[in-house]
Amino acid sequence: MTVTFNTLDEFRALLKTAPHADQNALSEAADRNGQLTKPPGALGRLEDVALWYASWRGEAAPQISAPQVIIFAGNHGVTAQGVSAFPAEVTAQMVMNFEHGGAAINQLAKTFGASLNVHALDLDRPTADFTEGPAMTEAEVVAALQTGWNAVDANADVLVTGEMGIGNTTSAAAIGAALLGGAAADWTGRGTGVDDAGLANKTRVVEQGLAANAGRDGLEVLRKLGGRELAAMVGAIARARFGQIPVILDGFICCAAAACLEKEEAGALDHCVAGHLSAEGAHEKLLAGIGKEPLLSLGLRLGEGSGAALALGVLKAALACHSGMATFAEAGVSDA
Ligand SMILES: O=C(O)c1ccc[n+]([C@@H]2O[C@H](COP(=O)([O-])O)[C@@H](O)[C@H]2O)c1
Ligand SMILES: Cc1cc2nc[nH]c2cc1C
Repeated sequence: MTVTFNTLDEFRALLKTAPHADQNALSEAADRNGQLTKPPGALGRLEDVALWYASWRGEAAPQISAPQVIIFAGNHGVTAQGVSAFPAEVTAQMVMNFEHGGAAINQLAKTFGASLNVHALDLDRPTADFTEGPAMTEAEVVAALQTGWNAVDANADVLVTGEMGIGNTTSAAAIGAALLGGAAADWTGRGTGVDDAGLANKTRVVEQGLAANAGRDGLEVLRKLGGRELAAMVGAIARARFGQIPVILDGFICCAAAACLEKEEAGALDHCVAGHLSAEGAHEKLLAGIGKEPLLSLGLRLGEGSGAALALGVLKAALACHSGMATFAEAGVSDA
């Protein structure tokens, strides 16, 4: 679906026309689930995600054969405030690493049979430092939303949105506080590993960002406190919905971006599942804020779609069971 939007209002209007899950497919899938050779509920959350996936694909017994992972990369002006344990040039260096196959996500995508695309967004033009005013203009955030929208493969049957951006846990913390309330300190964590002094400085920077950028509207918060890679994830998540492509959300930054979408349009994340709980402390509050229960909790704090890619393995397993298992009648097994 090729769509061009030139303003945030055009994007908002588009969100209002998003399709919903297929209730017939859902009830057929639930019916099938009840006949599979296992005690009712014995596959736990695998059963829930299989039904959720079936409802979005519009099929009672779908398979996953074309997963897509997309990594969006962006640079942040707020890195000038010394908020990361790593220098900003690592963003571009890691993009090269993704392209050469050397990052964790390359191995994880390969492990679970996913294609991997990398989109670097204007890395030589960092967003403005949000302690001084909005990170992006409307034109900038709209361009990033459009990049994300266009990056989704219409033939994908599940999407993982990942990111790379030195400084972006500062953005995500500010977004969490702006959208969900609470003190900057409740939302600010160590990211790539800042020390105690670094954490205190980062918390002050989040406070300054909040003071310099009023407003709680989801897409305005994305524009003022986000970054291009966060906006691109929002665009991709929204686009996937129109193609009946379920989405697996990654960690703290991905969920901060997703929260902007949910706050803008309630229910806009209904086609998304939370892949994992990140070790970044405030991720739990962010997940609660968007009403999502993570599939995995492995202590990851890497980003780049890694936790969501691991959860792809769980989702594939759930659908393999749901769509491949025999029913009691087929297998000649006595029902309860
Ligand atoms: O996904 C997460 O929960 C996560 C938690 C901490 C750090 N990261 C990654 O680390 C980078 C941001 O960390 P920082 O310290 O530079 O703000 C960025 O590239 C993220 O992908 C990601
Ligand atoms: C090396 C490195 C790899 C990453 N991948 C995602 N965020 C990252 C941050 C750093 C610093």
